[in-house]
Amino acid sequence: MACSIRPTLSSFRFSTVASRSLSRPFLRLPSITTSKLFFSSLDKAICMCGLMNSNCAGALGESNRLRATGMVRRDGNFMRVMASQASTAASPENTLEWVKQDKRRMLHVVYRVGDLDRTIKFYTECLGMKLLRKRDIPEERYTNAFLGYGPEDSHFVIELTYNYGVDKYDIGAGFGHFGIAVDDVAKTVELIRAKGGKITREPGPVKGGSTVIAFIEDPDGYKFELLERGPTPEPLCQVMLRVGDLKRSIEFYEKAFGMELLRTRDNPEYKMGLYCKGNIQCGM
Ligand SMILES: C[C@@H](O)C(=O)SC[C@H](NC(=O)CC[C@H](N)C(=O)O)C(=O)NCC(=O)O
Ligand SMILES: [Zn+2]
Repeated sequence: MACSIRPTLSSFRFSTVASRSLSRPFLRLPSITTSKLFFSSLDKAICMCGLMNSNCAGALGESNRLRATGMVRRDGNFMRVMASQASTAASPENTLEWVKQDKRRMLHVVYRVGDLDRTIKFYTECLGMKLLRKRDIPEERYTNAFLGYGPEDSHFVIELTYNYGVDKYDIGAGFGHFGIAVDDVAKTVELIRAKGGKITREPGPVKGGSTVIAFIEDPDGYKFELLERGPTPEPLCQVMLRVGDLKRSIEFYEKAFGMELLRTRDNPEYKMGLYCKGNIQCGM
């Protein structure tokens, strides 16, 4: 059924704010978190992006967590961000400098759903998110629900929008997926399957890489990638969008959002190049 509101990519909005002084000290290490913008280009127009955001946490505990991901290794007094296969990573030195200088962070991503309670149930029971708050604006005929893995003043969160009377949307080909870091992809997939969730790609190493991933769909058809990683304070770690011109997008995110290209991951055999950008380097 054609939807009355067609959410284009613009329906995925990111709000950013210069972060106020955070209650927690800046990490001495690359900030762990958070969500990332990855750009990937496939032939004509497919891109994946996840935006880093600054999210500082206590240092030592996080450094152990970072090391648990295998992406960061102790090197003398430094932790070295390891480049994953077929990818390059920014050096830890310029990451630390960047963390000190840049205080912006991404707040939330907004998208429309056809049944708020159905989505809240799925995100809380299957993905382990918490419902942080709801806001109903009857005069504008819409309701928001905010969900995530921690409070909004320190975590990147999802802002769901329900427009009264609209029960379905075309998601469009521009949106790729959200990435959720979990410690056991297979176990999470079985939980979701048992609750009637849709698994669109069974657990296994990502094509062209080694990270164990799986793909699932939420009740509206939005895709979530489950990535097997060590413990992290910010499991909501990626938003994948597809763009038509990788270089143009990278330049825009650098100039408009002050982001830096953090790493690249090319899979020529799959005709895709993937770039990770953000305003704070992540130790992922
Ligand atoms: C880095 C990790 O978070 C990824 O998301 S890579 C996953 C990989 N992505 C692509 O292939 C992007 C191009 C694709 N044509 C698209 O438009 O989505 C992926 O989806 N691999 C599939 C697999 O089974 O490994
Ligand atoms: Zn991904």
